[in-house]
Amino acid sequence: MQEKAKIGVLTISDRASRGEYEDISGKYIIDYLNEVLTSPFEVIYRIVPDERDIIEGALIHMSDVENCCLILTTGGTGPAPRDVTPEATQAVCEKILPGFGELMRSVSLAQVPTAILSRQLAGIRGKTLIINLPGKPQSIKVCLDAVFPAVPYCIDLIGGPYITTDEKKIKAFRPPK
Ligand SMILES: Nc1ncnc2c1ncn2[C@@H]1O[C@H](COP(=O)(O)OP(=O)(O)OP(=O)(O)O)[C@@H](O)[C@H]1O
Ligand SMILES: Nc1nc2c(c(=O)[nH]1)N[C@H]1C(S)=C(S)[C@@H](COP(=O)(O)O)O[C@H]1N2
Repeated sequence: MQEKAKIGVLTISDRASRGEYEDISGKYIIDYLNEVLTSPFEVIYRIVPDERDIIEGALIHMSDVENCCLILTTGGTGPAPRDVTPEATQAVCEKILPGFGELMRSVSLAQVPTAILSRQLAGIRGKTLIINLPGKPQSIKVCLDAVFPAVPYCIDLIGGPYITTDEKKIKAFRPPK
């Protein structure tokens, strides 16, 4: 039987964590995964405030304890004083993959000039690929559509489960052997 992938969805938002508004972004990411992935997976979902130590703790737990092969964060990537998601991500990762942030900012910039305000990044902790997405619900699809073709192969390279996608939605690219 195919190994079930564990995927972390981490919403980072002061107000959504206090219940002041509904976490649309985290729900959207889960819907996106259900639409696009054809291999079995399980979502580990958590919502935390914009506090660096809490974010780091959640990322470490999802990676080291839950063994997630992929963690998608949303929120806290901007320039405001409480936006610390990239710092927390950088602190827990052994390697940064700058291409992810570059591509996500570039596709977002075609939609909104303030896309350059997002400091979103991606990196590797152990056998986990961590990708930061902006907090705005409408930013998630454009960012995920851009980078997702490279995600399954990246997970192969770090020793994770073999992930497949619905090719009509996302055409995952694996270089020929
Ligand atoms: N999880 C979410 N669900 C719905 N909307 C969100 C979510 N996170 C962010 N947003 C929206 O995107 C905007 C920018 O996101 P950002 O992460 O900078 O949040 P923020 O303004 O710091 O607010 P907070 O951390 O208090 O939620 C927010 O002001 C909010 O309108
Ligand atoms: N695709 C897309 N990217 C986007 C945006 C957007 O509306 N769409 N908003 C930008 C804005 S206004 C900010 S401040 C940054 C950071 O957002 P965050 O703090 O919610 O993560 O993401 C940017 N990236």
